[in-house]
Amino acid sequence: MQAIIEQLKTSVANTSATDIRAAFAADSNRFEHFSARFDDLLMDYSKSAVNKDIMALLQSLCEKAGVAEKREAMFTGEEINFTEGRAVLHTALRNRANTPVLVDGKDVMPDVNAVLAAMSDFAEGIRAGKITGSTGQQITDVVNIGIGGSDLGPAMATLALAPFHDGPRLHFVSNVDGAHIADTLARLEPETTLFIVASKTFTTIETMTNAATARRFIASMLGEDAVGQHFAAVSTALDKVKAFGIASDRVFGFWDWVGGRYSIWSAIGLPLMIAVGADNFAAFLTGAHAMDNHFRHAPFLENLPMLLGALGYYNRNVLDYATRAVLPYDQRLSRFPAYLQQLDMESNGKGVTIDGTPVKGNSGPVVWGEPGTNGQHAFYQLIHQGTSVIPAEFMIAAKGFEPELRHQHDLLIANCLAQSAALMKGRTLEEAKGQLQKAGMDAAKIDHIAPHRVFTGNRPSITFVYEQLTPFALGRLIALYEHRVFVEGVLFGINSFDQWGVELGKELATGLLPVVEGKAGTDGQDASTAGLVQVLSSLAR
Ligand SMILES: O=P(O)(O)OC[C@H]1O[C@H](O)[C@H](O)[C@@H](O)[C@@H]1O
Repeated sequence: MQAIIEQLKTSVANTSATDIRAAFAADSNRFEHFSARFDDLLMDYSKSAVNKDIMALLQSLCEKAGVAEKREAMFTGEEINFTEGRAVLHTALRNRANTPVLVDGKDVMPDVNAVLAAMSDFAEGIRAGKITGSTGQQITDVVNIGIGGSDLGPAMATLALAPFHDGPRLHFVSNVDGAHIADTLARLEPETTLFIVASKTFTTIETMTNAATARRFIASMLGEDAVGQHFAAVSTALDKVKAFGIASDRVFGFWDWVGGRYSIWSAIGLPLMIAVGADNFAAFLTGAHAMDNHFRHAPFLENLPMLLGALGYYNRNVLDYATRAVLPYDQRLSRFPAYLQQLDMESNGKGVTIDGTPVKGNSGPVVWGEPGTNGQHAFYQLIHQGTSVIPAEFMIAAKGFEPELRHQHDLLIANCLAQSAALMKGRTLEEAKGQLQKAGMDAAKIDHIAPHRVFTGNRPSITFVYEQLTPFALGRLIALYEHRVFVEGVLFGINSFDQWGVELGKELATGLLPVVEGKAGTDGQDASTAGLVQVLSSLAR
């Protein structure tokens, strides 16, 4: 692999690959040569710093790294998350073909289908008003209490699918900051509210604390006996759910082979299903399944997750770009960057390879972003003219759900396309001077001002286009990014499916609580932590 990486670096150094503008000038068919399509989903990577040789090297790199073999190992239930001794089978949750998927010799599909059926019954019961609160009133508001993978997926997807949302209102409480649940409860009537406690482990302190607060809310307003009818739970730890006191017919399980950040397809998707209905949820799964098949079978140059992963790796480890911006021109995808931050950074933010040695070069980049056009009026300045190159990933639907506002959608499209064109083309000093001359500025002032109006250009981007953000399209898009993270993880040589990096802070927080509460002294704490505790406690008095 190292030899191919060196070849890639030499290729970048000795060719004009990073002169994307020149590449467009030299090849009028560059769009055809460097774009790929899966049904209505188009990926245009012609504005990336690649040429045919580099794409061929990236293909060789994926072959050498064994991406295809490792992909099959994932799909067929091998224990690829070896540090936790687990298979990685979120793809089984959306296996609409229902072909057997074996874990330790047992087909998981009957269990997957049984939970889906139970979720559908419950979700449709709530939606139809057949399953009510303790006073017999219809549930109008559902509060999902969860954090990380037990929050970001359903929260992001519910917002994304707003045009399909015809069930009860949804609320998401995640933060242990009491402000989050207090502000949410202030708007709710206990009689018509259902809480879903969502936690893979059912031990996460934020979720357990918020769940206890919600329980007190119901018990104090409606009485202890009412609690059962206002709670449901989603977890892999069914014994712990039982101890919390939620009746078994309101508990929806999943399995340890589903990573938290890959769990939107499992019972963690229950709030989404309540919002949009079982049929739309099924379409969401079907979209992801379509992408799974595409990823599994399409050849490299037609394979969107392969291309996206290979380009992500190339940007990070060959061109050394430290971050990437995800810029959906789709207001309903406004939480997609946050969702991808967990998916990508918790998966590929690792420093050690599978064999325990330090990662050579870099692992995953910082992922960040906001929807367009908002970002244009905030941070795009730095993407256009800052000293760091930030590869951007744009996404835009051909049509919105507001035909009467077609003009606004056209403006959205024009802005999206203009941004990637501006990043690629830039503006030379000569062009800047020419513009100022035309505007009638005198020569001395032009020399002074023009450099500030120069854009280097050659800033890479990828643009995704899809017909419309339907449940199917959303499922497909999320699965695309999941598999991209997988491809990059294989190229980095890491285990993308554990998350030991979140442990240390949790351990220290547990140890610090008695110190913060004044039940233990600050002895043994570092000077900064001890000083901060003292200031906070004196300010709180
Ligand atoms: O679903 P839970 O077990 O409550 O976990 C919630 C989240 O917390 C952890 O700290 C992990 O880093 C995340 O991957 C997980 O999604």
